Amino acid sequence: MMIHTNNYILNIKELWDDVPEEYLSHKERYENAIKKAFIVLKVLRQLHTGNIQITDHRTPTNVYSIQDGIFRNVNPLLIHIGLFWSTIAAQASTEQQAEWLQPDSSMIGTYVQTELGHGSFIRGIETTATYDSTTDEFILHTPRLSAYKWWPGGLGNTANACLVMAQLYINGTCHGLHIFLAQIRDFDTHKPLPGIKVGEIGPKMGFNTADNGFLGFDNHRIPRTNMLMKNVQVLRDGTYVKPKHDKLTYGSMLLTRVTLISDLAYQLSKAATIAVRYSAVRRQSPIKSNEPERQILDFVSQQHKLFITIASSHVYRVVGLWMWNSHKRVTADIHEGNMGQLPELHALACCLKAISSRDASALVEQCRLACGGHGYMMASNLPQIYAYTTAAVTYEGEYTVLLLQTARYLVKFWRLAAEHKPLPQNFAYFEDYIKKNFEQWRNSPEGIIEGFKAIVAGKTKAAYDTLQCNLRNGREFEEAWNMASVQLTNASEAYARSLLCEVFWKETVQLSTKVSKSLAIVLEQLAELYLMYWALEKHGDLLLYSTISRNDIEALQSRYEELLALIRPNAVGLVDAFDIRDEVLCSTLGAYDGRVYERMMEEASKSPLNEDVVNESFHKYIRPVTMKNKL
Ligand SMILES: CC(C)(COP(=O)(O)OP(=O)(O)OC[C@H]1O[C@@H](n2cnc3c(N)ncnc32)[C@H](O)[C@@H]1OP(=O)(O)O)[C@@H](O)C(=O)NCCC(=O)NCCSC(=O)/C=C/CC(=O)O
Ligand SMILES: Cc1cc2nc3c(=O)[nH]c(=O)nc-3n(C[C@H](O)[C@H](O)[C@H](O)COP(=O)(O)OP(=O)(O)OC[C@H]3O[C@@H](n4cnc5c(N)ncnc54)[C@H](O)[C@@H]3O)c2cc1C
Repeated sequence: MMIHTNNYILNIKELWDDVPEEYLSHKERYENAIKKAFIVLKVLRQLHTGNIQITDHRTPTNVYSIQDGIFRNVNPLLIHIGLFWSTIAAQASTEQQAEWLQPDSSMIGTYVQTELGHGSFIRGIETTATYDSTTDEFILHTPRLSAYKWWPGGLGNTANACLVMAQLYINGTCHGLHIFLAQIRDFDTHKPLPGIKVGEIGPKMGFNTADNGFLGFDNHRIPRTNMLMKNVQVLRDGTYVKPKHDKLTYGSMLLTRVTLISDLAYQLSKAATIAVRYSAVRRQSPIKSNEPERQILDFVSQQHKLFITIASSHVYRVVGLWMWNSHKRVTADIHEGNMGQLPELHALACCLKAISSRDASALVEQCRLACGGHGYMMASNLPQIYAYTTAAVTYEGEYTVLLLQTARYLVKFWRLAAEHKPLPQNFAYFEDYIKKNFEQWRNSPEGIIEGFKAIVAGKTKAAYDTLQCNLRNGREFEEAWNMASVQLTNASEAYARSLLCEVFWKETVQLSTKVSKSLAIVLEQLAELYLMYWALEKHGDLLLYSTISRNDIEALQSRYEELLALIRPNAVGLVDAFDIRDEVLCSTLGAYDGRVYERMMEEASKSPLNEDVVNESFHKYIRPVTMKNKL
C-alpha cells in the first residue's frame, strides 16, 4: 500500500481525541495513550517491513514528530522505541541482535537503570547479576529497598522485557555495571513472572502517559547469553573478557544525550511558533496614545523575549546535527577499535545536553509568560511543552552532574597548558590566555566568539587555581574538587556557550553561501542576534576576562536592538517556516489561522464543568449554606 504519512495518520480516527486529555484520570490517560501507541507502533512496523510505503519521501521519523500531536504528552513506548531497541542494536552481539531485533518480536521493552537510591552516581547501583556456572545463568537480585529500580518509562504497566543495568559478580568478584536482557512479564497473560515485583510510580509533573515504573528482582534467573555481549563477554566457564573501554556500557546515555539536543530544538520551535503567532494576533494598548492598539509583537521587550527563542531553536538544530555527525564518526572509529575520540565526544555531549535542556526549558517558560494569562491555559499547550522540556534537565544525566563531567575534560587541558605541554588545536587558546596573548576586542560575531573563549580560559583557570589551592591546603583530590565545583560548573557552562556560538556562526556562514541572498541575510541576522544576546547576558564575564570596554558593550546593545527591528517583519514567516502542523502544535494560541479567541471559546465548551447548566454540587453543598436562613 502507498501512503502519505501525515495524511494516513491524520485519518486514523482513534488517534485523535474528542475530549482533551487533561479531563481524563491518570488511569484513563494511560489507557488512551497505550491504545494510540500500539496503532502508531503498527504503522511503524508496516513501514519497517515495507508492507506500506510512503509517498512523501520522508523517513519514519516523520511519524515521531506527528506523535507529539497524537499524544499531547509522551508516547508510553518512547523508551521501547528510543532506548531499548537502540541499546540492543549498539551493545548486543551479532547473534543476539539477530535473535532479539525481529520486527514482529513479542518483546515490549524498556531501559532500567536508575534505582530508588541512585540515579546520577551509577557506580552506586545495587542490583546484582551473579553468574551461576552450574546452570549457565545469571541471578538478578534486588538486595534492599534502595536497590529497587525506579523511573524507567513504560515499566509500570506496558513492558514485558527490559534491559537492566546491574553489578556483575563472577566467583565473588565484582566486575562493575553491565546490561542484561530480562523478561519480566508473561508474553501471553502479561502477569509479572515469578520473582518479579513491578508497578507504576504515580503521577508526575509531566510525562503522565509514560507509566514510569518500579521493579525488584527476587533471585530471578536469566540465561548467561542474556548479557549484552558485543563489547564484553562472560564465557561458559565464567571467564570475564574485558571491554576495550570500561565506559562503553554507558553508550546508550551518550547517544540519547546527543539526540536530545535536536529534540529540544523541536520543542523550542513549537513554543516559538505558538508565542510569535499569538503575539501577532494579540493587540494590547497603543504605543502612542493617539494610535490604535498594537500587536504585542511590536513591543521591543516582547521581541527580546521571543526572537532569542527562534534563534535558539536554530542553534540547537544545527548543533544537534553537528553532534549527530560526530557521534556517527566516533562510533565508526570505535567499531575499528579506536577509542581516542570517545572522551571528547562524551565531554561535548555532557555540557551540550545540560545547557540545551536548561536553555530550552527557560525559553519555553519565557514563551508561556510572553502569552500573558492565556499562556497559563493548558489549551495553549505551553504548560505541557514546559513540563516535557524541563524533565530533560534531569533525565539522561542531571544538569550539574553532567557539567562536572565536562569540567574534568577542561581541567585536563588546563593542566597541560599550565605545564606548557602541547595542546590540541581546539584548546590552543588556553596557552594564549596564559601568555596573555589577548586579541583586541572586536564588536563582531568573530570577536564575540574569541571573547567567549577568553571566558572559558579565565573560568577554567580560576577553577583550576582553586582546586590547586585546596590541594595545597591538604585536601584530598575529591574533596578539593567538590569545594571548587561551583567554579567548575561555571567553566563548563561557558565552554558549552562558546561552542554553541562558534558552531552556529560558522555553520550559518557556510550555509549562507548555498541559499538565496535574501534568505542568507535573515539566517545571518538570527545567528548574529544569538551571539549579541549572549554577549550582553555575559557582559560581566566579558569585562572580567576579555578586553571589551563599556563603549563596546553600549555598541553591542545598539546593534542588538537594531537586529530586533530587522527581524520583526520576518518573525511570523520564520515560525511558519518551522512547518509545524496545527495537529502537532495543539494550541489555541498558535494555530496557523490565528482564530485565537474562537478556538479558546471552542475549547472551553469542552469542559465537563459546562455540561450541566447547574452543577449538582450546588444542590448538595452550596444551596444548603446560602439558603439556610432564608428557608
Ligand atoms: C556521572 C557519571 C558519568 C559518572 O560515572 P562513573 O562510572 O562514576 O564515572 P567515573 O567517575 O568512574 O569516571 C568518569 C570517567 O568516565 C568517563 N565517562 C563517563 N561516562 C562516559 C560515557 N558515557 N562515555 C565515555 N566516557 C565516559 C568520563 O569522561 C571520566 O573520564 P576521566 O578520564 O575524566 O576519568 C555517571 O554516573 C552518569 O552518567 N550518570 C548519569 C546517569 C544517567 O544519565 N542516567 C540516565 C538513565 S536513563 C534515563 O534517564 C531515561 C530517560 C527518558 C528518556 O530518555 O526519554
Ligand atoms: C521524566 C523522567 C524519566 C526518566 N526515565 C528514566 C528511564 O527511562 N530509565 C532510567 O533508568 N531512569 C530514568 N529516569 C531517571 C533519571 O535518569 C534520573 O532521575 C537522573 O539521572 C538524575 O538522578 P537522580 O534522580 O538520582 O538525582 P540526584 O543525583 O539524586 O540529584 C539530586 C541533586 O543532587 C545533585 N548531585 C548529585 N550528585 C552530585 C555530584 N556528584 N556532584 C554535585 N551534585 C550532585 C544534583 O545536581 C541534584 O541537584 C527518568 C527521570 C525522569 C524525571
